[in-house]
Amino acid sequence: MDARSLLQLPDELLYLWHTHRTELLLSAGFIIAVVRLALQWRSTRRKETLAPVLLSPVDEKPLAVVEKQPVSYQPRPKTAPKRVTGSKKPKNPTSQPIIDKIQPTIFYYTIGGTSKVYAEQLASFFQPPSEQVLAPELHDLSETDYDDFFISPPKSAASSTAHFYLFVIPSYDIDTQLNTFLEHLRDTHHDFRIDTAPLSGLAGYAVFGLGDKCSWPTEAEGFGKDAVEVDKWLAKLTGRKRGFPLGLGDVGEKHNGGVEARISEWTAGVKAVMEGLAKGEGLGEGVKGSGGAVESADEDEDEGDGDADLDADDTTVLPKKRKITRRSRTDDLEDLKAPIPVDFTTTRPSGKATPPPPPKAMVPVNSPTYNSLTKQGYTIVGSHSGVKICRWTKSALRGRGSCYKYSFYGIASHLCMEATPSLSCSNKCVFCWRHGTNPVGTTWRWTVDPPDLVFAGMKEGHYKKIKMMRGVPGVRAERFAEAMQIRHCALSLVGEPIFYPHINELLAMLHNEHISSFLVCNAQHPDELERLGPVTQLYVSIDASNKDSLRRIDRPLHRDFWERFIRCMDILRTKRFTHRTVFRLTLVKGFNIEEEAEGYAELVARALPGFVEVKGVTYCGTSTAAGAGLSMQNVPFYEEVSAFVLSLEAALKRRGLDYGIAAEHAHSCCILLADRERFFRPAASSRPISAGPEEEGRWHTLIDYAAFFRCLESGKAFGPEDYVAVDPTPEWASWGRGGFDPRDERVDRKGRPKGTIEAGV
Ligand SMILES: Cc1cc2nc3c(=O)[nH]c(=O)nc-3n(C[C@H](O)[C@H](O)[C@H](O)COP(=O)(O)O)c2cc1C
Ligand code: SF4
Repeated sequence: MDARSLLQLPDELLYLWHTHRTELLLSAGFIIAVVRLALQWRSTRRKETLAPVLLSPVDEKPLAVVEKQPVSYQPRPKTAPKRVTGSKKPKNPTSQPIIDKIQPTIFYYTIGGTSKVYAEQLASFFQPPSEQVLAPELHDLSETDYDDFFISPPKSAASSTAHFYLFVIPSYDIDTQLNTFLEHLRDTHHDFRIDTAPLSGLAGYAVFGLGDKCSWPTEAEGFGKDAVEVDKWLAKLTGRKRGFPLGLGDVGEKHNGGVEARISEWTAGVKAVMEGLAKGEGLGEGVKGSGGAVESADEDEDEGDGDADLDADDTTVLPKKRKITRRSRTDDLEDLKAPIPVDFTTTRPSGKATPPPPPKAMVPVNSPTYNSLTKQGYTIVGSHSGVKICRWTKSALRGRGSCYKYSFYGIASHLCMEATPSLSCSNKCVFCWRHGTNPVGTTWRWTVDPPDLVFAGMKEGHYKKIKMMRGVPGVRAERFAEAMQIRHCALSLVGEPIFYPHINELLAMLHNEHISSFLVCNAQHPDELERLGPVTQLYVSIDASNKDSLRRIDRPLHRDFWERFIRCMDILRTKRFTHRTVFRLTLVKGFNIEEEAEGYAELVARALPGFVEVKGVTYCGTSTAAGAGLSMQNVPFYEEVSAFVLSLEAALKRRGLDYGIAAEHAHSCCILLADRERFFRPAASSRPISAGPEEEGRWHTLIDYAAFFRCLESGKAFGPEDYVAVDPTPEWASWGRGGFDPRDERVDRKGRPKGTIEAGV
């Protein structure tokens, strides 16, 4: 470059600057920004790897990671925000709460009462209580809310006290509430919202089973089968906290002290385990069968879930987290490479579909149920129906009075057939006549007999029994002749008639032969109730006014029994326009009378039945009743029933409901309340129907049966008001008159003539 060029350089640079200064400035800015960003990014990376992250107290995961790394950074300056530290507790069985007291909690189930006796004997073994083993609690499973005990252990007064569950479990080859209980245990175990071993907080459990080797000689043939099941499910739910091996006692054993000796040996073993637990000894140490690996594997194989894990000391089992899918399911998923629809409505495992077992007879010939029922005077019709002549039919044949249905509705007892198309029921009421041996179930899963066979069998059975009355002293010839033509059928004997899948066809057959029908159902089958066709009078048993009381008295099998009950109330409300609806209240002193009038009034307000029949319970004196704690003390006096009816009437009035006492039958301890608007007629027909008091009109509770059949055969819609009898309720049946037809002869229990009946109030 020459001197001239050198002299021109500043001018050129100046020119360039003036021409491209914008681009130059922008480029410089961009470069500076890039450099600064790069520097900033590098410094952040450095902080992330070196500096501790501020943690929230619940954010444990990153913290655990940080703690596992060697600390290679400078401590934070004191001025920095406070760092909250924490760590996951190491898995250490010794850190489990220390137990120094055991609360024995005994559960039993019974139909015949034996198991209750042994459960009480078991309880007495823990008396007097010691410092370590507290006084036992005793629970009847049929009255226990499973959610209180079998979703999680109940709360103890002190944290060092733990419950130890003991079970006395009989076995039955029929459906009982034990099936519902087992279902609950299974569902709890499989409920994806709950831990698989939600009862692992228990100190332990042990099961003693009762069975009868005479009819079920081996375990393979069903000996003690229900106890085996309870033991198995408790093992799963507690994470294998079996405190003592399953004990099984044969009620028929006569040698070596019999079942009493077996239960005593077992109890002594269980008590020793409890005392050991309170002293800090492990569960099951040295006790054969108390949670060993072989047994555990067997139990898992049953279910195929294998979701528990033996802890280091082999005594405490901690459940693993529930797996979302089982192994086989996952394999299937991979094979299919397609989403599997997940049914969130069921908690059951979706394992291999096992075909449902073929339906069996509900009451097989010569089964214990069959023998027990025939011994009680039932004629078994086909495989699930029954018929029996009631004592009032016999009484009416001898001119000694009919039942309350005659006084209230005009049904002569000698023309009445009492029957049921389903000996099975979904309740196990404490006052049931069935001596506890009838099958129970929530759904119909037996063979179904056709309705014509059921109807023909019922009639045949009934007439046979009537004919057997021919030679009984005192049977009146004209009544005997009349009795050979059934005029009425009470489908109320035992069991649940609307359970029978062809109930509407059966009712139609009765009506075709001009046999009127009264049907009593237990408010547990709303769908069937909704579908029910015409029936002369439709009863719903109202055995309690609230959920707890209903559970205690009806011991229902359905877990949603109260919801079903309430739904039936609402269905009944709509049915009142098409059916003559009746509430049947059976009063049991100490169970469902005291302070329940208001509750019953609420139910009446909800369903608005035409009638409310209130009846004192009849004590059937069975061991079932005794097992449920029922005795003669629970049978209310007529005065007590009357007092209850008066308070119910007042409670209804307070709700603006105009029901009045329409009739009574003191002999059956039964009183009838009726809806005044529909069944009270004023003396002068010009007066409005709701006029009262009684002197100004008469109750009309009798039924015009001919009108009922006319309505039915007309094919037109009709309601209960269309077949109310023109004749009023008889004078002798009205409130305060006792309800006994003066034309009949009144006798005492030994058949001796009695004077005039004393009025009920
Ligand atoms: C209807 C019925 C079915 C029975 N089924 C069985 C059974 O399958 N296996 C068994 O070992 N025992 C069976 N038994 C016997 C009972 O388990 C045994 O009598 C028990 O003591 C009944 O107890 P509970 O009186 O408390 O109801 C049955 C008894 C009855 C009445
Ligand atoms: S509803 Fe009737 S048949 Fe069923 S258990 Fe109760 S009393 Fe017995």
